[in-house]
Amino acid sequence: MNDIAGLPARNAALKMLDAVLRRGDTLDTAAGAAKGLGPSDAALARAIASEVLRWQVDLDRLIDSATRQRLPDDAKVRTVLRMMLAQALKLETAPHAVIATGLPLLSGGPRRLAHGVFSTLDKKGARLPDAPTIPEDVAARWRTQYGERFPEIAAGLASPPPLDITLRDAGETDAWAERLVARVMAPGQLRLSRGQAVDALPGFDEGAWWVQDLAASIPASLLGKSAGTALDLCAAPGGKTLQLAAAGWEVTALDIAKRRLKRLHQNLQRTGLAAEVVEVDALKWEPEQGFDAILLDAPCSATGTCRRHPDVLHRVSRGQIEDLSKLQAALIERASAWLNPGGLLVYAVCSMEREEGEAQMGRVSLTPAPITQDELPAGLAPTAEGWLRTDPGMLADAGGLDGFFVARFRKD
Ligand SMILES: C[S@@+](CC[C@H](N)C(=O)[O-])C[C@H]1O[C@@H](n2cnc3c(N)ncnc32)[C@H](O)[C@@H]1O
Repeated sequence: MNDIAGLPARNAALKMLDAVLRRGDTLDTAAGAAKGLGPSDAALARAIASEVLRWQVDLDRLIDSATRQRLPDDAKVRTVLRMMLAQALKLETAPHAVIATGLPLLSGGPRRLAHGVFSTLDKKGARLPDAPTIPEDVAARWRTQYGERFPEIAAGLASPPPLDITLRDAGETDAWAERLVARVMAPGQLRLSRGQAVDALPGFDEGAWWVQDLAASIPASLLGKSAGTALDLCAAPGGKTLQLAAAGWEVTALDIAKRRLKRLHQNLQRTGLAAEVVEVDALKWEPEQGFDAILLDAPCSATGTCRRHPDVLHRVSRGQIEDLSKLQAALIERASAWLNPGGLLVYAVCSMEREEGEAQMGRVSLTPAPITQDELPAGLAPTAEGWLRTDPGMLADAGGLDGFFVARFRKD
C-alpha cells in the first residue's frame, strides 16, 4: 500500500494522531512514527498532524455538516477525514492528491463515505474560520483568565510560529540579522521565516546561535551579566543554560531527564559553551553551596507553546495542571533556600494557566524584584505587579510569541 507516492507520510501522520488523541502522547513523542521517512516526508507527516490538532474543532464541524449520522469521535474515518481536509484547506494539497493518499488509509473501511464527505465539502468550497476554535475546556479556562484578550489569543494560534533564534554573542546581532535575512526582536534575538532547515542555516554548525522562542529568551536575560554562580534548575534541553553561560555565569545545569540532558550536552558542545551538568531529581538533591542566581524554568503544562505544539490543547487536563502546580510550589521552596543573600531567582513557566504562574506568587517567601519595561523586548510590558505575562496574541504583527509567565525575586 505504501507504494503510492506520499502515502507513507500520511500513514505516519495517522499514527501520530492516534498516539496523541488515544494515548495522550506528546506530538514530539508521537513523531517517532515518522522514523525511517526522509526529512521532507517526516516534515509533511508532522505538518498534517499539527494542522489537524490546531483546527480539530473546526474540521469536525465541517465533517458533521456533511454526514447524516454523527461519526464517533475516535472513528478512524473521522481522523482520516480531518487529515484530508487539513491538507486541502491548510496545506494547499490538491484535492486529487488528498483523495489518492487519504482513501488507501481506510482499506477495508468506509472509503465511499470518506470520499463522499470530502467531495461534498470540496464542491461546496468549505472553509475554515480565520482563528481556530479552542477546545471547550481550554477555552473556558482562558476566557475566565484572559477576558477580552481571548479572541486575540485564539487568532495567534492560527499559524505555526516563525523561527526564533538566540545568538551566542548579542554584540553581533546586526551582522547575523543581515546574514540570515532576519528581523531583530531584541539584542541577541532574531526572527526568521518558518519552514527553514535549521541545521543548514549559516552559523548552526559553528554554534553561533540556537533555536529559542523570543518569550523563552526573556527569563535568563533577567538575571543579567555574570555575578558568579548560577543554577539552571530545570535545564534540559538547555536554551537558557546556553544563555546563562554566554552571559558569563558559572552554570550548574540540573535536570531529571537523561534523554533531554543528552541534547543539552550536544548543545554545549556545538556552541562551545560550558556548564556543569547534573542528572538528578531536584526534589531530592542538596547542593554543597548556595548560588548567586537561580533560574527555575519549571516543568509545566506547556500550554503557552500551543502554536508549535497544538497537541497540548487536547492532552492537558485540569488534574495535570493541579499536579504540576504542586511540583512547581515544591521547587520554588527548595530553590529559594539555595539562593545566596543578595542573589536573584527567576521563576518561569511556558504555561497560559494562572495556577502555574500568577497563583504561585503568593507562595514565594523572597522579596519581589520587579521586571522593568527597559528589560523587555519592544512591544512587551510588565504587569502592575512587576511580572511578565506573554500570550500568543501579543506582537501579532511581528509573528506572535509563546505564552510565558515570568517573575523575579531577591533574597535579602
Ligand atoms: C520547561 S522544561 C525546561 C526547559 C529548559 N529550561 C530550556 O530552556 O531548554 C522543564 C524541565 O524540567 C525537568 N524536570 C521535571 N521534573 C524535574 C525534577 N523533579 N527535577 C529536575 N528536573 C525536572 C524536565 O525534565 C524538563 O526538562
